[in-house]
Amino acid sequence: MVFMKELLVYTTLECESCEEMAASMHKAKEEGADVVELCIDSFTFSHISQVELLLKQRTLPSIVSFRPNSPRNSCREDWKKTCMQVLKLAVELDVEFVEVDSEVACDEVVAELMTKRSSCKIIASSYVNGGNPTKETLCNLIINLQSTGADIIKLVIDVAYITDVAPVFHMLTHCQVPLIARAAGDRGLISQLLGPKYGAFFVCGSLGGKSTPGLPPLTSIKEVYKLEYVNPDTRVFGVISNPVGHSKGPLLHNPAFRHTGYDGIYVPLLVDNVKEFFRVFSCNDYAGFSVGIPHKEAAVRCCDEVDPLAKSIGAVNTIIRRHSDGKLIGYNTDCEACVTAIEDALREKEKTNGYASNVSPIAGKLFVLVGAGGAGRAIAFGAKSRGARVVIFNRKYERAKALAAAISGEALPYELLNNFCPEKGMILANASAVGMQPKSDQTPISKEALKSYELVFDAVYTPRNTRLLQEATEVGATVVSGVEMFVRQALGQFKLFTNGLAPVDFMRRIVYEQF
Ligand SMILES: O=C1C[C@@](O)(C(=O)O)C[C@@H](O)[C@@H]1O
Repeated sequence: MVFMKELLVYTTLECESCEEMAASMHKAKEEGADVVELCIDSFTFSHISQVELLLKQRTLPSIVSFRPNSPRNSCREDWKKTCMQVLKLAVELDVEFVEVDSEVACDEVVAELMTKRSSCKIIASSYVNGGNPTKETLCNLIINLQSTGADIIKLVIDVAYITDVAPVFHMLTHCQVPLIARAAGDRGLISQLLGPKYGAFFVCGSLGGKSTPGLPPLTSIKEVYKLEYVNPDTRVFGVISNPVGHSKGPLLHNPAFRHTGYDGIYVPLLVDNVKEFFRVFSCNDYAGFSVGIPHKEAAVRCCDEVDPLAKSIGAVNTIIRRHSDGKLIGYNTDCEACVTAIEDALREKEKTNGYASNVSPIAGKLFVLVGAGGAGRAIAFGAKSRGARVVIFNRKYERAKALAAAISGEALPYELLNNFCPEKGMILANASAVGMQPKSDQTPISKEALKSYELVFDAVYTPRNTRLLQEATEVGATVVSGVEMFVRQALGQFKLFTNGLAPVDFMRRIVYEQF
């Protein structure tokens, strides 16, 4: 739906006072907002003249709203009176947008505001609670709101699953009136990030880098995603994971797309059920995916074809949708990423000791792996392929045993890890999520036990210097950070995503300078 050519980024301001509202407006401007929604219901004012002053002194184009569900609106009758007073004032002052909630947006109210207005646009809005809204539900709602004669329709929809966002995209594409649509909650984030692909002309961001569920920070809209460039042809990529907020993938792949002139966007995809995700987002535009915890194994079963290495590992961390026939092809870039990172660190050490060999420095070493999930499987296969003797510890012993059987390794009960010391100079790889933000005070193994290891690797990369790596450094082991594995697996993915070369130096610089 074409209404305004450029994309407008807005943020919602709920403040305790007029003064705070004015200050937040400045902040929003600094962070790149084009428009602010001033929720007048969020503060108490003794006289309407205070609101008048605020509106007259606004420093950004504004949406004036007064929502019925605000906690302050305990006295319903009084609330409606104040609401109408505020909306009329906003129209008289010719504020750019005046939002009328569906609870008051009957034809007469909107008609009255319309007759009074000069150039301000009337937005009729509704909040849809209850999850899983169908296309039909949304369509009927839009028709009702449209019948008021409002210029713009706004829907805020609570979603339970990421797949619930699909009807929102459908509405954005097909709605005959300008539509502002937002799927609220963690799983609704893509409604804002991918909205412009479907013609959204308004997207909402959060102020102050705060991670409001379902809203990207204003700064990331401008600096990371650059949503103003997203268009109907933009190909969608993303990381399918749960949790997903920790992933640095968007910070890396988006700049790399722009650096290489590739029309793509890479977004966090908070997915509960991978199969369902692929069933719903099945068009060719959804072109490629990173797969993170805990979906790497389940994702194999969603692929139409699986690369032989990934197949033998039994886990994929990359899925590409083949353009010619829409089939999903699975790969594993974790395996080489991890093993080469460890090999390079050991080779570097050998070099400084004046030793050089073509044989993998992992060959023959006792390789202790913690974690038998998707990443663990990739690392176990990689280590085995280089001739290491692999011993696996996992909280669920059965999984450790299954993986050990697959690679002819050994599995031991997790409780034995701290006392496991059959020899010195072992390699330790943590492929579990222990130590990952926000639980960064945790570590999978005691500091004392680390003394038996020559090299310690941690697949966790948020934080960069995990407690495990700090303690390993303290006991004198060589450490390899998950950041190194992260960048290597991402380089492999980028090549698959774009069917071209990855800008290696550029991507490395981002990871090491900005993370
Ligand atoms: O394990 C990881 C990390 C990741 O999930 C992320 O972006 O956090 C991306 C995956 O491709 C990779 O295998």
